[in-house]
Amino acid sequence: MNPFAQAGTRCALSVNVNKVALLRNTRHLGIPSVLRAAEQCLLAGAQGITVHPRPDARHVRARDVDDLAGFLKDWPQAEFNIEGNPTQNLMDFVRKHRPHQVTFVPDAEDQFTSDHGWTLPQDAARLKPLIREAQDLGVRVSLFMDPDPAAMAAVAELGADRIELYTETFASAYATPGGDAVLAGFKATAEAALKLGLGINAGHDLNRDNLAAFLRAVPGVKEVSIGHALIADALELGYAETVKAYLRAIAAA
Ligand SMILES: CC(=O)[C@@H](O)[C@H](O)COP(=O)(O)O
Ligand SMILES: NCC(=O)COP(=O)(O)O
Repeated sequence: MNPFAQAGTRCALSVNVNKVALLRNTRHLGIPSVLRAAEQCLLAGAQGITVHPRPDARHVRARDVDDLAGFLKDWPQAEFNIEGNPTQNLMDFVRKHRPHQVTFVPDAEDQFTSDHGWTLPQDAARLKPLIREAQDLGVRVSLFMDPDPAAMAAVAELGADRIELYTETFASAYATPGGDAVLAGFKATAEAALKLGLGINAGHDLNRDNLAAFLRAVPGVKEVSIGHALIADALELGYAETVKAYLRAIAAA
C-alpha cells in the first residue's frame, strides 16, 4: 500500500533529520546516512522531511540539502521543508531548490537551538519581501511563532501561508500542574490563526508521549515537524517502528 494513502491523515509528520547529520559529522565515514534515514522514514509512512541547515553547518550541510532535494524528486507525495533564518543562508536554498515549504526561524547564527519565534510587527519590514520572494518561487511560507493569539493578525498582514507553533513551552509543561494552562494558550493561538485563514504547523520538543495530547487540544494542525526525540527513539527502535509509533500517536489524537 502506498504509505501516503493513509485514510484520514489530518496532520502530516515531517521528520527533521538534523540529528542524523550531527552524528554523521563526528567521523569522516558518511554514516549514519541522512538519505537513508529519510528513505526509511518515508517508507514507514512519514509525509515529509525537514532540515535546518544552520550557517555553522553543525549538522545538515548544503550537500545534504542538495542530496535530499534530488532524492525527494522520486517521492512526489513527500514534502520538503527547509527551515532557517531568511536573513542568513536560507534563501539561497529556497532559490536553488524551491522546496514545498520554507519555515522562517529568527535564530542567531550561533544559537544552541531554536528557542523563540518572530517578534511582530518589529520584524515585519524585513520579512515581507522575503516572504513574497519565496511565494513568487512557488514555495509555501511558514513563520516560526510563539503561542500568542495577538500576534496572528500581524502574521496574516505579512501574507504568510502558515505559522509553525514553537512548542517547547508545551513540551516542558506537559504532564505538570500548569500544563493545561500552557496548552490553552496554544489552542487560543491556533483558533486566532484559523480565523485569519492561516495554516498551522507545530514543532520543537514534540515526542511520542506528548504528541497526541497536543493534537487533541490544538485545532487545525496540518503538520508536525519532529526531529530530536524521534531520532533519539529511532536509536532504540529503528526508523520504521519509530515513525509508525509517531503516526499512531497522530491517529490517536
Ligand atoms: C525550528 C525548530 O524548532 C527546529 O526545527 C530546529 O531545527 C531545531 O534545530 P536543532 O536541530 O539545531 O536543535
Ligand atoms: N520545527 C521543529 C523541527 O523541525 C524539529 O524540532 P525538534 O523535534 O528537533 O525539537
